[in-house]
Parts: sequence; C-alpha cells; structure tokens
Amino acid sequence: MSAMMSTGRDEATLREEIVGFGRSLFDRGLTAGSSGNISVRLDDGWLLTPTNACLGRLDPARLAKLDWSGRHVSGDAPSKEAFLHRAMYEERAGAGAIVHLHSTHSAAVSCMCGLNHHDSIPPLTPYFVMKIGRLPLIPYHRPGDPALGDAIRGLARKHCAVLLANHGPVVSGTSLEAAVYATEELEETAKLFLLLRNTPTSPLNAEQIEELKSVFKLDI
Ligand SMILES: O=C(CO)COP(=O)(O)O
Ligand SMILES: [Zn+2]
Repeated sequence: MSAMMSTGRDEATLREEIVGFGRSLFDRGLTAGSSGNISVRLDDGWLLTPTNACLGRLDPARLAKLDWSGRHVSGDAPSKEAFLHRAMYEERAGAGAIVHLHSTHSAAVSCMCGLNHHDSIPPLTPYFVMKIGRLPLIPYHRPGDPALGDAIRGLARKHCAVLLANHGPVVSGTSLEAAVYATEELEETAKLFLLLRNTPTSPLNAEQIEELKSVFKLDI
C-alpha cells in the first residue's frame, strides 16, 4: 500500500488534532473508558491511537506510527483494530482519517434484531444521507479479530462507514474533522432511529436521495 494522497498537514499538527478530537469525543460521552480508536493518514505512513488508551487523555508523542507495510514504527503499541483501519485505507484512497467508537446509540442499534444488513439505519434525514449514505452491518466478530479486516475490505470501497454488529461504528472521512462530524451525525441519527422505533416514520424517498446525490455530488 502507498500513501496515495497527500494530507497537506504536518505530522505535529495531525498529532495535536487526534488529541483534541479524542478529548472532545470523550468529554461529550461519545466514547467511554478505553474504548474506540482514531487514525490519521500521513505522507509516510499513518498515526493510530495506542491500545487500551483513553481517547480523553492521549499524549501526542505516544501515538503509534505505522508504515504502509503495517510495521509499527514508533510510539506505544497500536490499537488492536489496526488491521481494520488499514483495510479501510487500502480500499479508500481518499480517506484521510478513521474514527471507531462505541457511541451508545449507534452501539445499541448494532445489537438489534432484524436490521437491514445493507442499510442498518434508514435515510431519516438529509445530513445522515450526506455524511454517511448507506450503512452496512458487518456480522459479529470479537474485537481484534483479523477477519474483521477482510469483512470491511469487501464493503469499504463503496461505503465510507460500516456498523460492526454488537459493537459500534467505523467511519472514514477526507480529514479527521470530516470523520468526526460524520460519526456524530451517525450517532444522532441512531438516536432518532431508536426514538422513532414505535412511531410510523417516513424516511427520505428515492427522489429526495437522488436530489441530495446530485446537488452535493455524493458518491453513495
Ligand atoms: O474499541 C476498541 C476495540 O474494539 C478499543 O481497542 P484498542 O484499545 O485496542 O484500540
Ligand atoms: Zn471497539
């Protein structure tokens, strides 16, 4: 794998961004304990949060750095989900960052029976369609199971985000800010989905989705 895309930001700035967004997500309760992980593409590899680290208290100097062959170059031991991030980068040349969380409402949806495996959350709002598009459900694997990488690989080319069954979302974006915003939109839509579970609802129809795709040049 190669870097494919220049990030245009220097590594020190990106390290600070990971720390800042991690703290913000943690402080707002979007992740708890040592759950979740964040990665960012560099020109000469990628940065990933260390395993068992609290996203609210990251140290920029201790973030794990990996090269494009998967070698751990520096920093603390990388997240056990490294292969999952790597599979997403390999399939999505435009991905600049990836966020994985156990955010409560998204994780709750990931535990529900009878989900549509191609669209685990319906297109309830335009912003969900614009930031996430369709959200496939990946069958349950234990955290750190390398088979998850292969499961993601099959879907990541077409989807910027996936939902891991009984676990939580994995969301990519062109930048870390974009990936975080998309993750937050997903979490809010998961909340709406749960709130509306016993209420007849009208998701966006095909024509409304086509309009969004055309106006906002969405590749979904
Ligand atoms: O979310 C997690 C596992 O799915 C956290 O694992 P790490 O602490 O290894 O990143
Ligand atoms: Zn996880």
